[in-house]
Amino acid sequence: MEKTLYDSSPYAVEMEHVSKIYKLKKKDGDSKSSESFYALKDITLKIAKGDVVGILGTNGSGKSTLSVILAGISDIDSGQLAIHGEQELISINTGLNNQLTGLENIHLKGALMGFKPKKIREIIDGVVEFAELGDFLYQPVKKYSSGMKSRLGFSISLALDPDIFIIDEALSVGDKGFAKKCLNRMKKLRDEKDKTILFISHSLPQVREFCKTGLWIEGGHLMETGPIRDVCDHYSDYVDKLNALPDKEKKKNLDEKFKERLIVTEKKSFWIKIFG
Ligand SMILES: Nc1ncnc2c1ncn2[C@@H]1O[C@H](COP(=O)(O)OP(=O)(O)OP(=O)(O)O)[C@@H](O)[C@H]1O
Repeated sequence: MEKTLYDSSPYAVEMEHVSKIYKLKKKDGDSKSSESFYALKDITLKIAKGDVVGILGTNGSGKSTLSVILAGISDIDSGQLAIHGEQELISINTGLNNQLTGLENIHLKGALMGFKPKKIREIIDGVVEFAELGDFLYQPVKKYSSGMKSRLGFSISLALDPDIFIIDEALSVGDKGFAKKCLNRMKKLRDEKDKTILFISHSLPQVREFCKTGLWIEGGHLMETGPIRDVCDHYSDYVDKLNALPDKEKKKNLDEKFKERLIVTEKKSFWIKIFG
C-alpha cells in the first residue's frame, strides 16, 4: 500500500482493481484442491478528501474487509491502493489491549502513534471526559462491557485527530446516549473540519442523515457509488426484494453469491518413488 501523508491529492483514498482473498477451511478433507474466497473483487474507487461516505451492503458483503484494508491493518492481494492521510479505525473490535487498564491503553495508543509523553498527557483529559468511564478507567479492559470498550475506543480515536475516520458499526453497541454524543461529535467534525469519514452502518436512516456519498458493496463487488439518497434508495429496494423471496430462493441466492466468489485450485500430487 502506498501511503502519502499531507500531500496535495484531492483524494483520501484511491483504489484500482483491488481484490482481497481469504483461504477457506476444507469441509471434506480433500487434499487435492484448496479453496479460497474473494472477500473483495476488483474494486476501483476514489474517495475525495472531506467526503462523508456511507458504506452499505448486506451481511458478508465485504464492508469490514474494506474497512481493515483502508485502515492499513490488512493487506490486499492484487490491485493498487493509495491512502492520503492518517487513518483511524473505530470498530466494535476496537483493537484495545484487554490486559491493560483503560488509562494504560490510552498511553499505549498514543505511544504507537509516535506521540511524546507530554502530548499523550494532553489528550488523556479529553479521552477521559468524552468516554465517561469513571473509575473503570483504572480497571483492565477485559472487565469492560462491549459498550464500555466502544466508549473508550471511540474516545481515543477522536483524540488522536486523524485525517480519515473509518467507523465500522461502532455505534451499534453501547447505549443510545453515547451513540448520539458520538454522532454529534462526528457531525461537528464533518461540518467544521475537513475530515474524511467512512461510515459503515446497517442503520439506513443514520446513513441517510449523516453521509454525503454512498458506496454499496454486494458479494465482494462494488455495486454503486453516488449521492447518498440514490444509493440508499437502490440498496433499500434490493434488500426489500431479497427479503420478499421465499426461503428456498433466498438460499439459492446466497449459494450463487458464494459460488461467484469461490476460487478452486487443483493441487498437483508428487509421488517420490524410492527404488531399493
Ligand atoms: N479472516 C477471515 N478469514 C476468512 N474469511 C473471512 C475473514 N474475514 C471475513 N471473511 C469472509 O469474507 C466475507 C466478507 O466479510 P466482511 O466481514 O467483510 O463482511 P461485512 O459486509 O462486514 O458483513 P457484516 O455486515 O455481516 O458485518 C464474508 O463471507 C466473511 O465470512
